[in-house]
Amino acid sequence: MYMAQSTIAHKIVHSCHNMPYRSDMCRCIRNNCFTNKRCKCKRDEKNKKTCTVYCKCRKGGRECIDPASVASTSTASTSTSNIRPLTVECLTLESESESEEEELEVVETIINPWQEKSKKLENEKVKEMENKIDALEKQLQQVQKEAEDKIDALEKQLQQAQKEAEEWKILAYKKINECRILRNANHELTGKIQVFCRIRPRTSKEMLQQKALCNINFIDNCTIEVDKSDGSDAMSCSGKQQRTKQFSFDKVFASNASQADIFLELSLLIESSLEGYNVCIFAYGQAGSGKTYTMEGEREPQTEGIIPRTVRHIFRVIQERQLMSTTTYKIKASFLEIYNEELYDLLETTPKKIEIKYDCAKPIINQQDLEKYLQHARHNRRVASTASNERSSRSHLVVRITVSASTKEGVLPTGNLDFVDLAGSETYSERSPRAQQKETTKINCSLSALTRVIRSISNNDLYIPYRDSILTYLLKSSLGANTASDWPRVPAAAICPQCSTLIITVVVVRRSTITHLTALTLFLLGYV
Ligand SMILES: Nc1ncnc2c1ncn2[C@@H]1O[C@H](COP(=O)(O)OP(=O)(O)OP(=O)(O)O)[C@@H](O)[C@H]1O
Repeated sequence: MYMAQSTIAHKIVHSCHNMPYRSDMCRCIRNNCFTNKRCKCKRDEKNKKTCTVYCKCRKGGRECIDPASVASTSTASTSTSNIRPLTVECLTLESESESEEEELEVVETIINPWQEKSKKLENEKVKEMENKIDALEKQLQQVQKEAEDKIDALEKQLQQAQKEAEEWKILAYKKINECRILRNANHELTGKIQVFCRIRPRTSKEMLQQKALCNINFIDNCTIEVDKSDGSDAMSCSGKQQRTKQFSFDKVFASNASQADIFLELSLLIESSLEGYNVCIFAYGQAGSGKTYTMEGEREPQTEGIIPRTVRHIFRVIQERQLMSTTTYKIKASFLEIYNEELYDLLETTPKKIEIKYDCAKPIINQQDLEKYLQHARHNRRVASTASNERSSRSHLVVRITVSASTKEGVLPTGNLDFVDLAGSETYSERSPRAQQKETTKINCSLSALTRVIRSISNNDLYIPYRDSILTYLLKSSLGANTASDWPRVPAAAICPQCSTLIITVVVVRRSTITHLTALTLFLLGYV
Protein backbone atom coordinates (compact mmCIF):
# COMPACT_ATOMS: atom_id res chain seq x y z
CA MET A 1 0.00 0.00 0.00
CA TYR A 2 1.32 3.48 -0.87
CA MET A 3 0.11 6.84 0.27
CA ALA A 4 -1.11 9.40 -2.17
CA GLN A 5 1.06 12.48 -1.85
CA SER A 6 -0.20 15.13 -4.17
CA THR A 7 -3.03 17.51 -3.47
CA ILE A 8 -3.37 18.05 -7.14
CA ALA A 9 -3.34 14.48 -8.20
CA HIS A 10 -3.10 11.19 -6.41
CA LYS A 11 0.36 9.90 -6.47
CA ILE A 12 0.38 6.22 -7.01
CA VAL A 13 3.57 4.43 -6.39
CA HIS A 14 4.16 0.85 -7.14
CA SER A 15 6.84 -1.53 -8.24
CA CYS A 16 6.43 -1.56 -11.85
CA HIS A 17 9.74 -3.14 -12.73
CA ASN A 18 9.86 -0.69 -15.53
CA MET A 19 6.92 -2.37 -17.10
CA PRO A 20 4.27 -0.34 -18.95
CA TYR A 21 1.70 0.76 -16.48
CA ARG A 22 -1.42 -1.40 -16.29
CA SER A 23 -4.57 0.25 -15.14
CA ASP A 24 -5.60 -2.66 -12.91
CA MET A 25 -2.42 -2.49 -11.00
CA CYS A 26 -3.15 0.71 -9.16
CA ARG A 27 -6.36 2.44 -8.36
CA CYS A 28 -7.29 5.49 -6.50
CA ILE A 29 -9.31 4.52 -3.48
CA ARG A 30 -11.12 7.74 -3.36
CA ASN A 31 -12.45 7.92 -6.82
CA ASN A 32 -11.90 4.43 -7.98
CA CYS A 33 -10.20 5.78 -11.05
CA PHE A 34 -7.23 4.44 -12.86
CA THR A 35 -4.42 6.16 -14.45
CA ASN A 36 -3.08 5.19 -17.77
CA LYS A 37 0.16 7.03 -17.60
CA ARG A 38 3.36 5.23 -18.21
CA CYS A 39 5.32 5.14 -15.01
CA LYS A 40 8.52 6.98 -14.54
CA CYS A 41 10.84 4.65 -12.58
CA LYS A 42 13.38 5.76 -10.07
CA ARG A 43 16.00 3.71 -8.25
CA ASP A 44 16.29 4.15 -4.54
CA GLU A 45 19.39 3.76 -2.39
CA LYS A 46 18.86 -0.01 -2.27
CA ASN A 47 18.69 0.07 -5.97
CA LYS A 48 15.05 -0.80 -5.84
CA LYS A 49 12.93 0.56 -8.58
CA THR A 50 10.03 2.80 -7.55
CA CYS A 51 7.48 3.96 -9.95
CA THR A 52 5.37 7.07 -9.44
CA VAL A 53 2.23 7.84 -11.36
CA TYR A 54 -0.40 10.44 -10.75
CA CYS A 55 -4.03 9.71 -10.75
CA LYS A 56 -6.08 12.16 -12.79
CA CYS A 57 -8.87 12.58 -10.31
CA ARG A 58 -6.99 15.44 -8.66
CA LYS A 59 -8.31 14.73 -5.20
CA GLY A 60 -5.59 14.90 -2.62
CA GLY A 61 -4.85 13.14 0.67
CA ARG A 62 -6.21 9.77 -0.24
CA GLU A 63 -4.65 6.39 -0.40
CA CYS A 64 -3.92 4.52 -3.43
CA ILE A 65 -3.73 0.79 -3.38
CA ASP A 66 -1.37 -1.01 -5.56
CA PRO A 67 -3.23 -4.21 -6.30
CA ALA A 68 0.00 -5.76 -7.35
CA SER A 69 1.48 -5.12 -3.96
CA VAL A 70 -1.74 -6.31 -2.31
CA ALA A 71 -1.52 -9.46 -4.33
CA SER A 72 2.12 -9.97 -3.56
CA THR A 73 1.47 -9.49 0.18
CA SER A 74 -1.35 -12.05 0.13
CA THR A 75 0.85 -14.69 -1.34
CA ALA A 76 3.47 -14.01 1.29
CA SER A 77 1.22 -14.41 4.25
CA THR A 78 -1.27 -17.24 4.12
CA SER A 79 -2.77 -16.56 7.56
CA THR A 80 -3.79 -13.02 6.79
CA SER A 81 -4.53 -13.66 3.17
CA ASN A 82 -8.31 -13.88 3.60
CA ILE A 83 -8.71 -10.99 6.05
CA ARG A 84 -6.46 -8.52 4.31
CA PRO A 85 -8.46 -7.95 1.10
CA LEU A 86 -11.62 -7.67 3.14
CA THR A 87 -10.00 -5.12 5.42
CA VAL A 88 -8.77 -3.25 2.42
CA GLU A 89 -12.23 -3.45 0.90
CA CYS A 90 -13.79 -2.30 4.13
CA LEU A 91 -11.40 0.56 4.44
CA THR A 92 -12.01 1.43 0.86
CA LEU A 93 -15.76 1.46 1.38
CA GLU A 94 -15.51 3.46 4.55
CA SER A 95 -13.28 5.95 2.91
CA GLU A 96 -15.61 6.10 -0.08
CA SER A 97 -18.60 6.61 2.14
CA GLU A 98 -16.83 9.35 4.08
CA SER A 99 -15.69 11.09 0.99
CA GLU A 100 -19.13 10.83 -0.55
CA GLU A 101 -20.68 12.32 2.56
CA GLU A 102 -18.19 15.10 2.44
CA GLU A 103 -18.88 15.60 -1.19
CA LEU A 104 -22.55 15.59 -0.50
CA GLU A 105 -22.07 18.23 2.13
CA VAL A 106 -20.10 20.33 -0.32
CA VAL A 107 -22.69 19.82 -2.99
CA GLU A 108 -25.43 20.63 -0.52
CA THR A 109 -23.76 23.84 0.49
CA ILE A 110 -23.62 24.75 -3.19
CA ILE A 111 -27.10 23.53 -4.02
CA ASN A 112 -28.98 24.82 -0.98
CA PRO A 113 -28.82 28.53 -1.77
CA TRP A 114 -29.80 27.72 -5.34
CA GLN A 115 -32.64 25.58 -4.14
CA GLU A 116 -33.85 28.34 -1.92
CA LYS A 117 -33.53 30.81 -4.71
CA SER A 118 -35.33 28.49 -7.09
CA LYS A 119 -38.11 27.87 -4.56
CA LYS A 120 -38.48 31.59 -4.06
CA LEU A 121 -38.60 32.12 -7.79
CA GLU A 122 -41.03 29.24 -8.17
CA ASN A 123 -43.30 30.74 -5.54
CA GLU A 124 -43.14 34.09 -7.23
CA LYS A 125 -43.89 32.56 -10.60
CA VAL A 126 -46.74 30.47 -9.20
CA LYS A 127 -48.21 33.53 -7.59
CA GLU A 128 -47.85 35.49 -10.81
CA MET A 129 -49.46 32.69 -12.81
CA GLU A 130 -52.26 32.36 -10.28
CA ASN A 131 -52.92 36.07 -10.60
CA LYS A 132 -52.92 35.78 -14.37
CA ILE A 133 -55.29 32.80 -14.27
CA ASP A 134 -57.59 34.72 -11.95
CA ALA A 135 -57.60 37.69 -14.33
CA LEU A 136 -58.21 35.43 -17.33
CA GLU A 137 -61.01 33.61 -15.54
CA LYS A 138 -62.64 36.94 -14.81
CA GLN A 139 -62.22 37.99 -18.44
CA LEU A 140 -63.64 34.67 -19.61
CA GLN A 141 -66.65 35.06 -17.35
CA GLN A 142 -67.16 38.56 -18.71
CA VAL A 143 -66.90 37.36 -22.32
CA GLN A 144 -69.23 34.43 -21.60
CA LYS A 145 -71.75 36.77 -20.09
CA GLU A 146 -71.51 39.13 -23.05
CA ALA A 147 -71.85 36.22 -25.47
CA GLU A 148 -74.88 34.88 -23.61
CA ASP A 149 -76.44 38.36 -23.69
CA LYS A 150 -75.74 38.61 -27.40
CA ILE A 151 -77.16 35.13 -28.06
CA ASP A 152 -80.26 36.08 -26.12
CA ALA A 153 -80.64 39.29 -28.13
CA LEU A 154 -80.06 37.42 -31.41
CA GLU A 155 -82.55 34.74 -30.46
CA LYS A 156 -85.11 37.43 -29.78
CA GLN A 157 -84.29 39.09 -33.12
CA LEU A 158 -84.53 35.72 -34.89
CA GLN A 159 -87.90 35.01 -33.32
CA GLN A 160 -89.04 38.47 -34.38
CA ALA A 161 -87.71 37.93 -37.92
CA GLN A 162 -89.37 34.51 -38.09
CA LYS A 163 -92.63 36.05 -36.98
CA GLU A 164 -92.28 38.79 -39.58
CA ALA A 165 -91.31 36.25 -42.25
CA GLU A 166 -94.45 34.28 -41.46
CA GLU A 167 -96.53 37.44 -41.78
CA TRP A 168 -94.80 38.29 -45.07
CA LYS A 169 -95.38 34.77 -46.29
CA ILE A 170 -99.07 35.09 -45.62
CA LEU A 171 -99.09 38.52 -47.26
CA ALA A 172 -97.13 37.25 -50.26
CA TYR A 173 -99.46 34.29 -50.56
CA LYS A 174 -102.43 36.65 -50.52
CA LYS A 175 -100.72 38.88 -53.12
CA ILE A 176 -99.99 35.90 -55.35
CA ASN A 177 -103.61 34.89 -55.16
CA GLU A 178 -104.68 38.46 -55.86
CA CYS A 179 -102.33 38.53 -58.86
CA ARG A 180 -103.80 35.27 -60.06
CA ILE A 181 -107.31 36.64 -59.78
CA LEU A 182 -106.27 39.88 -61.52
CA ARG A 183 -104.49 37.95 -64.25
CA ASN A 184 -107.51 35.79 -64.86
CA ALA A 185 -109.72 38.86 -64.91
CA ASN A 186 -107.31 40.49 -67.32
CA HIS A 187 -107.42 37.40 -69.54
CA GLU A 188 -111.19 37.55 -69.51
CA LEU A 189 -111.21 41.24 -70.39
CA THR A 190 -108.62 41.04 -73.10
CA GLY A 191 -110.03 37.89 -74.57
CA LYS A 192 -106.76 36.18 -73.75
CA ILE A 193 -105.33 37.40 -77.00
CA GLN A 194 -103.37 40.53 -77.06
CA VAL A 195 -101.67 42.16 -79.99
CA PHE A 196 -98.93 44.64 -79.39
CA CYS A 197 -97.17 46.75 -81.91
CA ARG A 198 -93.55 47.72 -81.56
CA ILE A 199 -91.98 50.21 -83.87
CA ARG A 200 -88.26 49.91 -84.02
CA PRO A 201 -85.89 52.84 -84.38
CA ARG A 202 -83.93 53.30 -87.55
CA THR A 203 -80.71 51.30 -87.66
CA SER A 204 -77.43 53.16 -88.13
CA LYS A 205 -77.27 51.81 -91.69
CA GLU A 206 -80.71 53.20 -92.48
CA MET A 207 -79.72 56.55 -91.03
CA LEU A 208 -76.64 56.62 -93.23
CA GLN A 209 -78.75 55.76 -96.27
CA GLN A 210 -81.20 58.51 -95.21
CA LYS A 211 -84.13 56.18 -95.92
CA ALA A 212 -87.49 57.88 -96.25
CA LEU A 213 -89.70 57.43 -93.22
CA CYS A 214 -93.35 56.87 -93.26
CA ASN A 215 -95.15 59.14 -90.84
CA ILE A 216 -96.64 57.46 -87.85
CA ASN A 217 -98.91 59.42 -85.59
CA PHE A 218 -99.46 58.02 -82.14
CA ILE A 219 -103.15 58.68 -81.60
CA ASP A 220 -103.11 57.06 -78.15
CA ASN A 221 -101.40 54.15 -76.36
CA CYS A 222 -103.27 51.71 -78.56
CA THR A 223 -103.71 53.44 -81.89
CA ILE A 224 -101.40 54.60 -84.61
CA GLU A 225 -102.09 56.39 -87.83
CA VAL A 226 -99.84 55.70 -90.76
CA ASP A 227 -99.34 58.33 -93.38
CA LYS A 228 -97.92 57.14 -96.69
CA SER A 229 -94.70 58.97 -97.25
CA ASP A 230 -94.49 58.45 -101.03
CA GLY A 231 -97.62 60.49 -101.55
CA SER A 232 -99.53 57.71 -103.31
CA ASP A 233 -102.96 56.95 -101.97
CA ALA A 234 -103.80 53.70 -100.18
CA MET A 235 -107.01 51.90 -100.95
CA SER A 236 -109.38 51.19 -98.03
CA CYS A 237 -111.47 47.99 -97.77
CA SER A 238 -114.49 49.89 -99.05
CA GLY A 239 -112.54 50.96 -102.10
CA LYS A 240 -112.24 54.56 -100.96
CA GLN A 241 -108.92 56.21 -101.53
CA GLN A 242 -107.21 57.41 -98.39
CA ARG A 243 -103.78 58.79 -97.54
CA THR A 244 -103.77 57.71 -93.93
CA LYS A 245 -104.81 54.54 -92.19
CA GLN A 246 -105.41 53.83 -88.51
CA PHE A 247 -104.42 50.62 -86.72
CA SER A 248 -105.50 49.57 -83.24
CA PHE A 249 -103.64 47.23 -80.90
CA ASP A 250 -103.73 46.29 -77.27
CA LYS A 251 -100.69 48.45 -76.82
CA VAL A 252 -98.29 50.33 -79.02
CA PHE A 253 -94.61 50.59 -78.14
CA ALA A 254 -92.85 53.51 -79.75
CA SER A 255 -89.29 53.31 -81.04
CA ASN A 256 -87.89 54.47 -77.70
CA ALA A 257 -89.47 51.53 -75.81
CA SER A 258 -86.82 49.39 -74.16
CA GLN A 259 -86.60 45.61 -73.99
CA ALA A 260 -87.49 45.88 -70.27
CA ASP A 261 -90.69 47.81 -71.13
CA ILE A 262 -91.79 45.00 -73.45
CA PHE A 263 -90.99 42.31 -70.89
CA LEU A 264 -92.82 44.13 -68.10
CA GLU A 265 -95.98 43.93 -70.16
CA LEU A 266 -95.55 40.17 -70.53
CA SER A 267 -94.22 39.14 -67.13
CA LEU A 268 -97.62 38.35 -65.57
CA LEU A 269 -98.61 36.29 -68.57
CA ILE A 270 -95.31 34.42 -68.44
CA GLU A 271 -95.72 33.69 -64.71
CA SER A 272 -98.97 31.90 -65.43
CA SER A 273 -96.95 29.07 -67.00
CA LEU A 274 -95.97 28.16 -63.43
CA GLU A 275 -99.60 27.33 -62.77
CA GLY A 276 -99.93 25.11 -65.80
CA TYR A 277 -101.08 27.68 -68.36
CA ASN A 278 -99.90 27.44 -71.94
CA VAL A 279 -98.58 30.70 -73.25
CA CYS A 280 -97.63 31.39 -76.82
CA ILE A 281 -95.85 34.53 -77.91
CA PHE A 282 -95.34 35.25 -81.59
CA ALA A 283 -93.04 37.77 -83.15
CA TYR A 284 -94.63 38.53 -86.45
CA GLY A 285 -93.70 41.08 -89.06
CA GLN A 286 -91.85 41.92 -92.19
CA ALA A 287 -88.22 40.91 -92.65
CA GLY A 288 -86.00 43.25 -90.67
CA SER A 289 -88.79 44.62 -88.50
CA GLY A 290 -87.05 43.54 -85.27
CA LYS A 291 -88.60 40.16 -84.40
CA THR A 292 -85.37 38.38 -83.47
CA TYR A 293 -84.17 41.46 -81.59
CA THR A 294 -87.36 41.45 -79.51
CA MET A 295 -87.31 37.70 -78.83
CA GLU A 296 -83.62 37.06 -78.27
CA GLY A 297 -82.05 40.50 -78.12
CA GLU A 298 -78.39 41.07 -77.62
CA ARG A 299 -75.99 39.79 -74.99
CA GLU A 300 -75.88 42.90 -72.78
CA PRO A 301 -78.36 42.87 -69.87
CA GLN A 302 -80.13 46.04 -71.08
CA THR A 303 -80.71 44.73 -74.58
CA GLU A 304 -81.43 41.07 -73.93
CA GLY A 305 -84.76 39.93 -75.30
CA ILE A 306 -87.91 38.27 -74.01
CA ILE A 307 -86.57 34.67 -73.94
CA PRO A 308 -83.56 35.18 -71.62
CA ARG A 309 -85.58 37.58 -69.46
CA THR A 310 -88.34 34.97 -69.16
CA VAL A 311 -85.99 32.29 -67.87
CA ARG A 312 -84.43 34.66 -65.33
CA HIS A 313 -87.89 35.77 -64.22
CA ILE A 314 -89.12 32.20 -63.87
CA PHE A 315 -86.10 31.22 -61.78
CA ARG A 316 -86.68 34.24 -59.52
CA VAL A 317 -90.38 33.50 -59.05
CA ILE A 318 -89.64 29.83 -58.36
CA GLN A 319 -87.11 30.85 -55.71
CA GLU A 320 -89.66 33.13 -54.05
CA ARG A 321 -92.34 30.49 -54.15
CA GLN A 322 -90.08 27.82 -52.73
CA LEU A 323 -89.68 29.97 -49.63
CA MET A 324 -93.31 29.47 -48.81
CA SER A 325 -94.18 26.11 -50.29
CA THR A 326 -92.62 22.72 -50.90
CA THR A 327 -93.52 22.72 -54.59
CA THR A 328 -90.59 21.72 -56.77
CA TYR A 329 -90.22 22.90 -60.33
CA LYS A 330 -88.35 21.52 -63.31
CA ILE A 331 -87.59 23.54 -66.43
CA LYS A 332 -86.82 22.10 -69.83
CA ALA A 333 -86.30 23.81 -73.17
CA SER A 334 -86.20 22.78 -76.80
CA PHE A 335 -85.01 24.90 -79.70
CA LEU A 336 -86.73 23.95 -82.95
CA GLU A 337 -86.49 25.32 -86.44
CA ILE A 338 -89.02 24.94 -89.21
CA TYR A 339 -87.23 25.34 -92.50
CA ASN A 340 -88.92 24.62 -95.80
CA GLU A 341 -91.69 22.78 -93.93
CA GLU A 342 -89.29 20.45 -92.14
CA LEU A 343 -88.57 20.34 -88.42
CA TYR A 344 -84.99 20.51 -87.06
CA ASP A 345 -83.50 20.23 -83.58
CA LEU A 346 -81.12 23.20 -83.33
CA LEU A 347 -79.30 21.87 -80.26
CA GLU A 348 -77.54 19.16 -82.25
CA THR A 349 -74.07 19.95 -83.59
CA THR A 350 -75.62 20.55 -87.00
CA PRO A 351 -79.41 20.96 -87.24
CA LYS A 352 -80.92 17.46 -87.14
CA LYS A 353 -84.17 16.68 -88.91
CA ILE A 354 -86.70 15.27 -86.43
CA GLU A 355 -90.29 14.07 -86.26
CA ILE A 356 -92.85 16.34 -84.63
CA LYS A 357 -93.46 13.95 -81.70
CA TYR A 358 -89.74 13.62 -80.94
CA ASP A 359 -88.91 15.06 -77.51
CA CYS A 360 -85.57 16.83 -77.70
CA ALA A 361 -86.03 19.09 -74.67
CA LYS A 362 -82.96 19.70 -72.52
CA PRO A 363 -83.09 20.44 -68.77
CA ILE A 364 -82.39 24.04 -67.80
CA ILE A 365 -80.74 24.23 -64.40
CA ASN A 366 -79.75 27.88 -64.50
CA GLN A 367 -79.70 31.00 -66.65
CA GLN A 368 -76.32 30.07 -68.14
CA ASP A 369 -77.77 26.84 -69.57
CA LEU A 370 -80.36 28.78 -71.50
CA GLU A 371 -77.82 31.32 -72.77
CA LYS A 372 -75.57 28.50 -73.95
CA TYR A 373 -78.43 26.78 -75.82
CA LEU A 374 -79.70 30.05 -77.27
CA GLN A 375 -76.23 30.86 -78.64
CA HIS A 376 -75.99 27.38 -80.14
CA ALA A 377 -79.44 27.61 -81.70
CA ARG A 378 -78.72 31.11 -83.04
CA HIS A 379 -75.56 29.79 -84.64
CA ASN A 380 -77.42 26.88 -86.24
CA ARG A 381 -80.42 28.87 -87.48
CA ARG A 382 -80.55 29.53 -91.21
CA VAL A 383 -80.14 33.15 -92.17
CA ALA A 384 -79.53 34.95 -95.43
CA SER A 385 -78.94 38.48 -96.53
CA THR A 386 -82.07 40.08 -97.96
CA ALA A 387 -82.97 43.52 -99.21
CA SER A 388 -84.33 44.50 -95.80
CA ASN A 389 -82.04 42.60 -93.43
CA GLU A 390 -78.43 41.48 -93.64
CA ARG A 391 -79.12 38.46 -91.41
CA SER A 392 -82.68 37.67 -92.31
CA SER A 393 -84.11 34.51 -90.70
CA ARG A 394 -85.16 32.06 -93.38
CA SER A 395 -86.98 29.81 -90.97
CA HIS A 396 -89.39 29.88 -88.01
CA LEU A 397 -87.77 29.45 -84.62
CA VAL A 398 -89.81 27.85 -81.85
CA VAL A 399 -88.33 27.97 -78.35
CA ARG A 400 -90.46 25.82 -76.09
CA ILE A 401 -89.91 26.18 -72.34
CA THR A 402 -91.73 23.61 -70.26
CA VAL A 403 -92.30 24.20 -66.56
CA SER A 404 -93.42 21.15 -64.61
CA ALA A 405 -94.29 21.39 -60.95
CA SER A 406 -94.86 18.75 -58.32
CA THR A 407 -95.78 18.67 -54.65
CA LYS A 408 -95.77 15.88 -52.09
CA GLU A 409 -99.37 15.23 -53.07
CA GLY A 410 -98.60 14.75 -56.76
CA VAL A 411 -97.77 16.30 -60.10
CA LEU A 412 -99.33 19.65 -61.10
CA PRO A 413 -100.33 20.60 -64.69
CA THR A 414 -97.35 21.35 -66.92
CA GLY A 415 -97.18 24.81 -68.47
CA ASN A 416 -95.70 25.40 -71.90
CA LEU A 417 -94.21 28.68 -72.94
CA ASP A 418 -93.81 28.86 -76.71
CA PHE A 419 -91.79 31.69 -78.18
CA VAL A 420 -92.16 31.80 -81.92
CA ASP A 421 -89.85 34.00 -83.95
CA LEU A 422 -91.50 33.73 -87.33
CA ALA A 423 -89.52 34.00 -90.52
CA GLY A 424 -89.82 37.46 -92.04
CA SER A 425 -92.64 37.67 -94.51
CA GLU A 426 -91.30 38.80 -97.86
CA THR A 427 -92.91 39.72 -101.11
CA TYR A 428 -92.32 36.99 -103.67
CA SER A 429 -90.02 38.18 -106.39
CA GLU A 430 -89.36 36.48 -109.71
CA ARG A 431 -85.94 38.12 -109.67
CA SER A 432 -84.76 36.32 -106.47
CA PRO A 433 -82.63 33.17 -106.75
CA ARG A 434 -84.61 29.90 -107.03
CA ALA A 435 -83.66 28.64 -103.56
CA GLN A 436 -84.78 31.94 -102.02
CA GLN A 437 -88.01 31.83 -104.04
CA LYS A 438 -88.69 28.36 -102.59
CA GLU A 439 -87.95 29.56 -99.05
CA THR A 440 -90.22 32.59 -99.50
CA THR A 441 -93.02 30.40 -100.84
CA LYS A 442 -92.74 27.99 -97.89
CA ILE A 443 -92.55 30.84 -95.36
CA ASN A 444 -95.60 32.56 -96.82
CA CYS A 445 -97.51 29.24 -97.03
CA SER A 446 -96.95 28.45 -93.38
CA LEU A 447 -97.86 32.03 -92.36
CA SER A 448 -101.10 31.62 -94.33
CA ALA A 449 -101.73 28.29 -92.60
CA LEU A 450 -101.25 30.02 -89.24
CA THR A 451 -103.73 32.68 -90.28
CA ARG A 452 -106.28 30.04 -91.35
CA VAL A 453 -105.91 28.12 -88.08
CA ILE A 454 -106.43 31.21 -85.98
CA ARG A 455 -109.37 32.26 -88.12
CA SER A 456 -110.97 28.81 -87.77
CA ILE A 457 -110.49 28.91 -84.03
CA SER A 458 -111.98 32.39 -83.84
CA ASN A 459 -114.94 31.23 -85.94
CA ASN A 460 -115.40 28.29 -83.58
CA ASP A 461 -115.15 25.97 -86.57
CA LEU A 462 -115.52 22.26 -85.97
CA TYR A 463 -112.50 21.53 -88.07
CA ILE A 464 -109.28 23.40 -87.40
CA PRO A 465 -106.65 22.84 -90.09
CA TYR A 466 -103.71 22.29 -87.73
CA ARG A 467 -102.17 19.81 -90.12
CA ASP A 468 -101.89 22.35 -92.91
CA SER A 469 -98.38 23.24 -91.84
CA ILE A 470 -95.67 21.95 -89.55
CA LEU A 471 -95.84 25.23 -87.60
CA THR A 472 -99.55 24.97 -86.77
CA TYR A 473 -99.27 21.26 -86.01
CA LEU A 474 -96.34 21.86 -83.66
CA LEU A 475 -98.20 24.68 -81.89
CA LYS A 476 -101.46 22.72 -81.69
CA SER A 477 -101.40 22.49 -77.89
CA SER A 478 -100.47 26.16 -77.41
CA LEU A 479 -103.03 27.31 -79.93
CA GLY A 480 -105.80 25.62 -78.07
CA ALA A 481 -106.39 21.93 -78.62
CA ASN A 482 -104.85 20.74 -75.42
CA THR A 483 -105.33 17.02 -75.73
CA ALA A 484 -103.99 16.37 -72.25
CA SER A 485 -107.04 17.86 -70.57
CA ASP A 486 -110.63 18.81 -71.12
CA TRP A 487 -109.80 22.46 -71.44
CA PRO A 488 -112.11 24.40 -73.72
CA ARG A 489 -110.90 25.48 -77.10
CA VAL A 490 -108.56 28.27 -77.97
CA PRO A 491 -109.18 31.96 -78.16
CA ALA A 492 -110.03 33.51 -81.40
CA ALA A 493 -107.70 35.67 -83.34
CA ALA A 494 -107.55 36.42 -86.99
CA ILE A 495 -104.54 37.87 -88.63
CA CYS A 496 -104.87 39.31 -92.03
CA PRO A 497 -101.37 39.67 -93.34
CA GLN A 498 -102.13 41.82 -96.31
CA CYS A 499 -98.87 43.57 -96.65
CA SER A 500 -98.99 47.12 -97.64
CA THR A 501 -95.62 48.63 -98.31
CA LEU A 502 -95.65 50.19 -94.90
CA ILE A 503 -97.17 47.95 -92.35
CA ILE A 504 -98.90 44.65 -92.00
CA THR A 505 -102.59 44.87 -91.30
CA VAL A 506 -103.77 43.05 -88.28
CA VAL A 507 -107.33 42.26 -87.36
CA VAL A 508 -107.91 40.92 -83.91
CA VAL A 509 -111.10 39.23 -82.86
CA ARG A 510 -111.63 39.21 -79.15
CA ARG A 511 -113.93 36.93 -77.26
CA SER A 512 -114.35 38.00 -73.68
CA THR A 513 -116.30 34.92 -72.72
CA ILE A 514 -113.44 32.53 -73.29
CA THR A 515 -112.55 30.55 -70.19
CA HIS A 516 -109.77 28.35 -71.51
CA LEU A 517 -106.34 28.10 -69.96
CA THR A 518 -104.32 29.00 -73.01
CA ALA A 519 -103.06 32.48 -73.59
CA LEU A 520 -101.83 33.69 -76.90
CA THR A 521 -100.08 36.94 -77.51
CA LEU A 522 -99.36 38.22 -80.94
CA PHE A 523 -96.75 40.75 -81.69
CA LEU A 524 -96.86 42.91 -84.69
CA LEU A 525 -93.65 44.70 -85.35
CA GLY A 526 -94.19 47.63 -87.61
CA TYR A 527 -91.41 48.16 -90.04
CA VAL A 528 -91.03 51.79 -90.84
N1 LIG B 1 -86.00 47.94 -80.91
C1 LIG B 1 -84.85 47.97 -81.56
N2 LIG B 1 -83.85 48.79 -81.14
C2 LIG B 1 -82.67 48.81 -81.79
N3 LIG B 1 -82.37 48.07 -82.88
C3 LIG B 1 -83.31 47.23 -83.33
C4 LIG B 1 -84.59 47.13 -82.71
N4 LIG B 1 -85.32 46.22 -83.39
C5 LIG B 1 -84.53 45.77 -84.36
N5 LIG B 1 -83.33 46.36 -84.35
C6 LIG B 1 -82.23 46.15 -85.30
O1 LIG B 1 -82.80 46.00 -86.57
C7 LIG B 1 -82.15 45.00 -87.33
C8 LIG B 1 -83.14 43.94 -87.80
O2 LIG B 1 -83.69 43.32 -86.69
P1 LIG B 1 -84.03 41.76 -86.64
O3 LIG B 1 -82.95 40.93 -87.24
O4 LIG B 1 -84.42 41.45 -85.27
O5 LIG B 1 -85.26 41.71 -87.59
P2 LIG B 1 -86.17 40.45 -87.96
O6 LIG B 1 -87.56 40.94 -87.97
O7 LIG B 1 -85.86 39.32 -87.08
O8 LIG B 1 -85.70 40.16 -89.42
P3 LIG B 1 -85.88 38.79 -90.28
O9 LIG B 1 -87.30 38.49 -90.37
O10 LIG B 1 -85.31 39.17 -91.60
O11 LIG B 1 -85.09 37.78 -89.58
C9 LIG B 1 -81.10 44.42 -86.44
O12 LIG B 1 -79.87 45.03 -86.76
C10 LIG B 1 -81.53 44.83 -85.05
O13 LIG B 1 -80.42 45.00 -84.20
